[in-house]
Amino acid sequence: MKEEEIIATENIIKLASLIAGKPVSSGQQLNVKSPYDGRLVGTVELATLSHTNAAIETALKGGSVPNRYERYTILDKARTLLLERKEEFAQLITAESGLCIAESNYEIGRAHDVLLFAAIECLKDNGQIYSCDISPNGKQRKIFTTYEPLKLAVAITPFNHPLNQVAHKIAPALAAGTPVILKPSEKTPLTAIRFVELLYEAGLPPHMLSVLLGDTKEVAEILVQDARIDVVSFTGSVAVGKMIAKTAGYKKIILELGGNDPLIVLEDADLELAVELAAEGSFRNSGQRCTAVKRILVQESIVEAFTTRFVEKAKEYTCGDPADPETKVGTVIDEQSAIYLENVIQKAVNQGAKVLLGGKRTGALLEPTVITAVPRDAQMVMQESFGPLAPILKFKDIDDAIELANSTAFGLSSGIITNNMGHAIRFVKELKVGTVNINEVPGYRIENSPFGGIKDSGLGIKEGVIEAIKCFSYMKTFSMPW
Ligand SMILES: NC(=O)c1ccc[n+]([C@@H]2O[C@H](COP(=O)([O-])OP(=O)(O)OC[C@H]3O[C@@H](n4cnc5c(N)ncnc54)[C@H](O)[C@@H]3O)[C@@H](O)[C@H]2O)c1
Ligand SMILES: O=C[C@H](O)CS(=O)(=O)O
Repeated sequence: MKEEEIIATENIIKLASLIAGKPVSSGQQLNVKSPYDGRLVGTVELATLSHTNAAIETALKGGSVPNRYERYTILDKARTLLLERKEEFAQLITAESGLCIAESNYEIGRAHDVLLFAAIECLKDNGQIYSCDISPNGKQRKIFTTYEPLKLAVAITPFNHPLNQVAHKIAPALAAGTPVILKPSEKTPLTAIRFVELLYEAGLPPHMLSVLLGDTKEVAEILVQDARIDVVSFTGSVAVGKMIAKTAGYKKIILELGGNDPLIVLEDADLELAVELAAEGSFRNSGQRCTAVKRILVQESIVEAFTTRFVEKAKEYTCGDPADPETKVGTVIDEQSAIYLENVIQKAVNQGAKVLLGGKRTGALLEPTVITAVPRDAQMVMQESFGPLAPILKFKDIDDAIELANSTAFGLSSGIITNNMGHAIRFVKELKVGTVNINEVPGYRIENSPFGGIKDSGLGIKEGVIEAIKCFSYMKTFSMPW
């Protein structure tokens, strides 16, 4: 073997699915390659059907659940370990996902906050007290509520935030005291496994957490359908989410699905703010966020001025080597996805749309693309485009804007750029979405705030650390004479 091949081999990260901390050995491996240059980043030993069943049985046989203070110390220790290893994790995220290193570093900060807020929640008891003598026939009693752990949860995560999506499932489950089996994306498994290992190192009893990768029919589908699982928490595409809704059977399911979020710019908007937020929302994370700006709706009286400024701002989002600190937009997750997006752009052009900037693809690298005169029925308007596309559509007035914004099957988030409080209130009240951000991007949130959508974006059940802990618990009530 040549010298450079030996060095290259030495740099390959070799990991495995883990059942309660123990690596599986199946002889089946997943190769993880960089979407940017195709080099082998790592390998993962895959789990098979027998491992899936073993992981469920191990978790259920398990052992004692750490108490609240113990859960706090584990999550807080994990937080400090993550900060110590920020560089390693950021480089791993970039290597396996193609996200630019600046975004990967930003994601570490978000995952840190998830661990911090989850640790804090361990010390709180969100129980409530209900006095019963509040009606003429009320008794002298009180009713108390408390949240209790479930037996076993399954968490299934997408590729687009290799660390933070996993943190947003695992940390709330552990804060709730519920053992969890993680099935991360096969496109970004290395970061997920490294994060699980970090939690063991932070003192998590191994029986509380396993991480499995493998053939969908031998791992993911088994985990979804097994009757011993209390809750399946899924984040991913609408298609898979709806399949899970059909097959999960009698259990709690949490579905955080696709987004087609509008940024709506009214004629009274601060134009520079609108341009800044439209570019940030469209292109950060290579446009691969469920809450990315997927449609830019601009009032017709300012659409020309907006478009001119927006094209100039979009030029600042340099696309290239994701490992370069200067790069603002890395690759999308793979070349197949970039080709799909290229075809979506071409379909819009065939319908009369005009590409004002970008549109050029090299492998999995797709330039940030500004498209105008996009028909309202174009695929890139009605469906989710998971990449750095920025279609601009115009609207006449607020009624038209609300109708256009509500016209797709999605209802995740939205951003409204206006200085008129009356207009802002109308959008908050009339948009059929989970979130309306005024003078901010649709993706603006803090990690412990309620998050989630309706329609094809979700079932209206919120995540975000505080709400997600409730998803991984069940509420018990008890009462006594008072
Ligand atoms: N609403 C949100 O919070 C949110 C967040 C991130 C991503 N997303 C959505 O996720 C999609 C992109 O992520 P993706 O491509 O990884 O999604 P995906 O649905 O293809 O995969 C998500 C996860 O589901 C697993 N999976 C695939 N088939 C399955 C099956 N039959 N049963 C159980 N699990 C199965 C995958 O292995 C992966 O781990 C986009 O639609 C995006 O909008 C939504
Ligand atoms: O892709 C969606 C993410 O999971 C939620 S966020 O937009 O990054 O907060």
